[in-house]
Amino acid sequence: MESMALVANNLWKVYGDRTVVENVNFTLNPGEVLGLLGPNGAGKTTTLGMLYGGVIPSRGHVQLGSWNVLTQGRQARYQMGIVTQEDNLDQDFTVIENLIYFAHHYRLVGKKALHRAGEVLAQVGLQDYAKYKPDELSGGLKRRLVLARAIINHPKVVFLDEPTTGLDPDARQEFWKLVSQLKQNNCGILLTTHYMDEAQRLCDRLLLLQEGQVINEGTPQELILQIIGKEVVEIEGVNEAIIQQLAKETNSWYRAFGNNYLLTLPLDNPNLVWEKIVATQPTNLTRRRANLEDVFLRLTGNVLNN
Ligand SMILES: Nc1ncnc2c1ncn2[C@@H]1O[C@H](COP(=O)(O)OP(=O)(O)OP(=O)(O)O)[C@@H](O)[C@H]1O
Repeated sequence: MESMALVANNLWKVYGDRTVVENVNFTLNPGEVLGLLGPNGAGKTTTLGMLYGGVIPSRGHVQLGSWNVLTQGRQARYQMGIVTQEDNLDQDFTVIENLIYFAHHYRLVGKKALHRAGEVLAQVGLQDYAKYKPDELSGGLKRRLVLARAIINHPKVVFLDEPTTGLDPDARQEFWKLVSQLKQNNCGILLTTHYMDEAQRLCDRLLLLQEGQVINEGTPQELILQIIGKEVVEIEGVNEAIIQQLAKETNSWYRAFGNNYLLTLPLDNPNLVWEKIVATQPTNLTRRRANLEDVFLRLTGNVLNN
């Protein structure tokens, strides 16, 4: 597959007097999976929309290979596959008809459209469902159909906006395999997700967005080591005031956990004093490897903290 980089250059989006995306810059290379992470409302979907041409930037531009996405949108979209949060499948058509109909957008008609529809169905493992209606498919199979539709034009870049939300663990893993196959075929993939395990597993690189700005970027492992360290201690306790005090003193974070409170403390913390941990009278103590969820919680402050 011919390779093509996607370049976001100084992207801004302003609605009225609200700036929802501010000066986003990056390059997505062929065969790379780039994750956009951030809390609700951080600007992930808006950024994705500007990248594929669904949202007009207030400032900046997006380049896909030699195409400017804003001014040469039609040519650029020929090289893209888009999986939005909504399925928007045609419920009156069967699975194969949905694909054939979509192939027409790329001037694939007749036998060529049928052939390509069969290929992508096999690629996503839906060949036995060709004559089903979308509503007869499970959530996981529907998502696979949406992906099949998105890759019917052999895209160089695929946009996946929260592609596995609502899927059970098996269906998510099946979807991840398909994403890995696209990556192996040198496709660049831009992914938004709220699942940190998904981001850690699939993404080569991450951009962390908060209030429209990129607050950090790197590989999952780089971000974990840089922001948290190798390991954390989790301290579960019933007394919120004591847990909160320790969180403040150690610049760590805690959240409600059932009827208890769970404080997460990086292990290489200079303020880590075991006597203070013992003083919290923990109901449970766990030492574990740091992960991306720790990074997310620490950076976004999306917790009951301070
Ligand atoms: N058409 C619009 N008009 C006005 N404000 C908008 C519009 N679209 C998005 N916004 C606002 O922009 C901000 C970013 O929204 P966006 O959907 O990009 O966030 P997100 O990170 O994708 O959130 P989520 O994780 O909930 O999907 C939000 O505050 C949202 O309300």
